[in-house]
Amino acid sequence: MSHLRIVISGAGGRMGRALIRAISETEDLALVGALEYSGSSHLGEDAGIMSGLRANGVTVESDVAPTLNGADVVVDFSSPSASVRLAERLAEAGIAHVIGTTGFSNEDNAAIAAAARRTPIVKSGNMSLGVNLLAALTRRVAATLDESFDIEIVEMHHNRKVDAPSGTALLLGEAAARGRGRHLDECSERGRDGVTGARKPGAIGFASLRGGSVVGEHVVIFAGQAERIELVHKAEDRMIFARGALAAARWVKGREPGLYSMADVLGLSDF
Ligand SMILES: NC(=O)C1=CN([C@@H]2O[C@H](COP(=O)(O)OP(=O)(O)OC[C@H]3O[C@@H](n4cnc5c(N)ncnc54)[C@H](OP(=O)(O)O)[C@@H]3O)[C@@H](O)[C@H]2O)C=CC1
Ligand SMILES: O=C(O)C1=N[C@H](C(=O)O)C[C@H](O)C1
Repeated sequence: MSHLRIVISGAGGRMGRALIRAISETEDLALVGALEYSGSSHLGEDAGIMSGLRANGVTVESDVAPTLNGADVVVDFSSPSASVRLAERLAEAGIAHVIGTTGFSNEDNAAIAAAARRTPIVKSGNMSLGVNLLAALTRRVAATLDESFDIEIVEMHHNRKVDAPSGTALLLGEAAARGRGRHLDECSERGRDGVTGARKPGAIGFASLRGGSVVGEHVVIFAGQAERIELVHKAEDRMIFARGALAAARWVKGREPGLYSMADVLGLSDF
């Protein structure tokens, strides 16, 4: 059987190591490269040993060009600046890119969209089936209820997370805004503090909690007069993201250039 050849970027991180373990559980995927940044303490390590497995002969490197040689898909959970640079490199090389990194600016998103004109990219703030189903449900509930229901999105993550609101919270906020026929940029309310004044009708609010080892929890609240609907997802293991990202890698290989989402991969776009 010929294997789909995968390079992991951000290989030494929590997600990078989960991905290397997830690849080792498959029969159709082969890890052919492991990228880290040039100052990483993981450079030169065996990627298998780094991930708690047996040695697999793949050394963690920072040199992008030779690592990409022979790759079909790069699965990337690193940092926004690293992912944008890599998207440009992969667009030049015509190699498919799965981006799980979060925390992008509008300029970063525009650069990734430009790269996707030359190579297929799947990008999602959350690669799990559960969250993408939750997003589809959120869109439908938001489309059903009028603006007398206030939408608030609460997320909690571990104390090492560096961006807020989480990529997932923004994905859910975008789904809610779309359900109401709006753009999130027009109606999001973030970082409330002090005398904020009353809540704006139609706003979509965000609150971020950080602590301990929480893998990722999200609640979409529709708060009406005398009743409240809550849609909840709790991630218990990073392997749900890793397996989702590998499903995206299988799906994206051989696609036309374009910017795709996990809803496309999972067939949830019309749900
Ligand atoms: N879409 C999804 O389903 C999910 C997305 N994420 C997102 O993925 C990203 C990574 O998360 P997580 O693994 O927890 O974070 P970590 O900080 O554990 O991992 C990120 C890794 O990327 C490395 N890195 C930094 N710069 C580069 C570079 N230029 N090239 C290659 N590697 C680089 C970091 O090195 P160093 O630590 O030495 O700086 C680190 O090892 C975050 O943005 C997170 O929000 C996380 C889980 C699920
Ligand atoms: O940084 C994390 O850990 C996670 N990041 C993603 C996000 O920002 O939503 C996905 C998941 O919740 C874990």
